[in-house]
Amino acid sequence: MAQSRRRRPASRPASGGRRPAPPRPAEPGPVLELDVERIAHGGVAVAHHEGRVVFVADAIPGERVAAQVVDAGRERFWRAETVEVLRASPDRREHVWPEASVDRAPEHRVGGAEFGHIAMPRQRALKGEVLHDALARMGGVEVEVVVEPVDPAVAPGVDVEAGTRWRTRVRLHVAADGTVGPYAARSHTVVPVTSLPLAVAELEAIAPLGRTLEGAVAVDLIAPSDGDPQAVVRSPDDRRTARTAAPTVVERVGNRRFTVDRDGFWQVHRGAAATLTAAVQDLVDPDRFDPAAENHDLYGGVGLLAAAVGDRFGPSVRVTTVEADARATEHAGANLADWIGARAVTARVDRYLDELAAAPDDAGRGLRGATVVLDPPRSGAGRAVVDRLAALHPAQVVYVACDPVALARDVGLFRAHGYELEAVRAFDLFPNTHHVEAVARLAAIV
Ligand SMILES: C[S@@+](CC[C@H](N)C(=O)[O-])C[C@H]1O[C@@H](n2cnc3c(N)ncnc32)[C@H](O)[C@@H]1O
Repeated sequence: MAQSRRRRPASRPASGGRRPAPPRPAEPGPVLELDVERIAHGGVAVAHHEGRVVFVADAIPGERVAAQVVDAGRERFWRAETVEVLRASPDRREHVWPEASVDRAPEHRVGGAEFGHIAMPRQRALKGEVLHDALARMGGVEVEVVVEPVDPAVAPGVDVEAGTRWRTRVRLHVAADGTVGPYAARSHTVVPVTSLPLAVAELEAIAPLGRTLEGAVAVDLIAPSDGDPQAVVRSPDDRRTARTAAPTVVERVGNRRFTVDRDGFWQVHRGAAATLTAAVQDLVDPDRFDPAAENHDLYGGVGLLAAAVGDRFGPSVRVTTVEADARATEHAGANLADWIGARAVTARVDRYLDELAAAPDDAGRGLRGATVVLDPPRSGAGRAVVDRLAALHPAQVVYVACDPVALARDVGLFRAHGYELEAVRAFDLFPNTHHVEAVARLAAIV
């Protein structure tokens, strides 16, 4: 059982990265004994102290912990970090990443594995609770969500039981003295590490751990499913090469191959692309699907989810991907060449929808009868996009979301436009972190 020592004020290693580290208190705050009640969005747990909410890191609901206050600057809540586990949850386990363990002083614990001390079934249960609470509070819907582990069959090399060896993209930072490592949790302090257990094995093998890289600011590690792993050292004046000359990699999903810029967006978990492909294919309601309608994949990247729709409904399906990054759109055009009805457009989604609303199409029906896949960045689609999209009356929207609160907010917005949340599934695409991916179907109620 991982127990910790009380935090001692310690000198901190030099800060690295491009932005200054968020401030830590000059003087250590008080250590409180807290009964941890429930999980909150963002991977922290909720406790109370003298009537005030305290958000506690590295604790599990049901535990009693000693936690040091690190932010007492707000009236309504404080922030604290567990420094000793006084009564451990039966779900507490040795951290999968020793350098993130509660045994270390908080300022030396690496970030990015904030659930690594929790048994996997409980991690997924906590993520399900966060989704449920967000959908109830902001979306106005009561729905139990079971967070599903990734099927090992689509994630070769991943240890699904332990939640390790899944990351195909990793950024390490380089401190001013050349030290290489991830940032400490809630800080921009570089922590040297001896292992990268969440990374796929081939990335850990090439990572410059223990080395000094003076003059660099970061190292990006990329492991495409088709081709060799790469380590790209970034220097401060590393302007992106002209985008037309950007290097590319190839990703395989089932029998399909997708070309993507090496530095462009691709789903990070080794099994994520296949998992989301299957989930989108499952959640599109075939009774509402019209292959001849103006179907769309908004925030389409290099065309992964448009291909999922095309593979489900056949090569003549009409589907348009819309993506802000011109290089990604270029790749989407080539990646979707098998579908005669596929089109790839470079545009911001909100502006694209404005243009669609302004330009009468042949049938004068906007997106009526269409299926729209929506896979926005973490901040979600937001009111600007949801209002515009709903005004075009698609028959169904399959929303892929990596932030439960942004999803819940947007579900609430869609519901105000007459759409109902009909189905939602969730997947553990970020094991040992608090992140979770959800795929939801919203349908126009008649
Ligand atoms: C979560 S990724 C999804 C990509 C793709 N669906 C996939 O699974 O590979 C979000 C994509 O939205 C793009 N994006 C971000 N903001 C955008 C905007 N306002 N309009 C269009 N695309 C945007 C990003 O470049 C990125 O490719």
